Amino acid sequence: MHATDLSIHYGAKKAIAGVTIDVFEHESLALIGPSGCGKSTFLRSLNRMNDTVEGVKVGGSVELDGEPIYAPDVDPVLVRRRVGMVFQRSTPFPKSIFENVAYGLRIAGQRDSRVLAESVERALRRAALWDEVKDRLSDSGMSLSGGQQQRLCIARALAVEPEVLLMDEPCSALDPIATAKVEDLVSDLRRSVTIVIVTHNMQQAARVSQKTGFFYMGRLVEVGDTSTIFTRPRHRETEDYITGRFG
Ligand SMILES: Nc1ncnc2c1ncn2[C@@H]1O[C@H](COP(=O)(O)OP(=O)(O)OP(=O)(O)O)[C@@H](O)[C@H]1O
Repeated sequence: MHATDLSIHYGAKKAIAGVTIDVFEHESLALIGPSGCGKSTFLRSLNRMNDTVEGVKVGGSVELDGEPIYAPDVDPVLVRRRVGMVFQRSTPFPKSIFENVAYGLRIAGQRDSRVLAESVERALRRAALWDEVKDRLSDSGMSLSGGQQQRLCIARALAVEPEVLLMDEPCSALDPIATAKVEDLVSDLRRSVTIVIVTHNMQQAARVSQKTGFFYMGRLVEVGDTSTIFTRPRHRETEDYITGRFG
């Protein structure tokens, strides 16, 4: 994906401006920066999730496989199928584990029960949850632990085979063990799906990403190889943030 000179306003308030960035296939990109700097706003712009916010204005462009996703003839529902999303708080539906994962496939019109079963199994395997739930697929998604629920939401997002997966602080409500499982998953998944992950946790960014972008006050200050950003940042603001001087 590629964003060019992207700006987003909520009413009169500018949330991000002048953001130009490449998101490379088969890599994960971590977005870091202090609270309110525009990370989530930027993330949500990549699958037009901001469209649902009243009074939002988007300038500049975002391309997916060279196609502008904000062009007037583009259906945002199709964009969201290609660019999936996982949120901070896991949000299983009050349905069975199976139906939680099958949900997007059913919406997309899949009716074949064999195809559904295969797709659900594949998504649960990719989300490293299959072994824990394969004997209880008809139990409620809400009966799972917090970490399992988050992996269920990841499986639900993966079931429709998106090209890109956006993750907005996916571990912030999880304990360290559940967090480690999701981090391992992100490290594995990026081989088959491009990942953009917002995190407050710099160790997490260092562990799971190949590229890191630092946002500050609505601007992308710098983006580069994760190892470089954390050892030799080019900008003073980045250095101050990663060394804990603010934020
Ligand atoms: N729906 C909204 N309506 C109005 N202003 C908003 C909305 N969402 C975000 N903002 C504002 O836009 C700016 C960027 O917010 P955003 O949530 O993108 O930052 P963030 O870096 O993700 O912060 P955090 O780490 O705290 O989640 C903030 O000033 C915020 O108050």
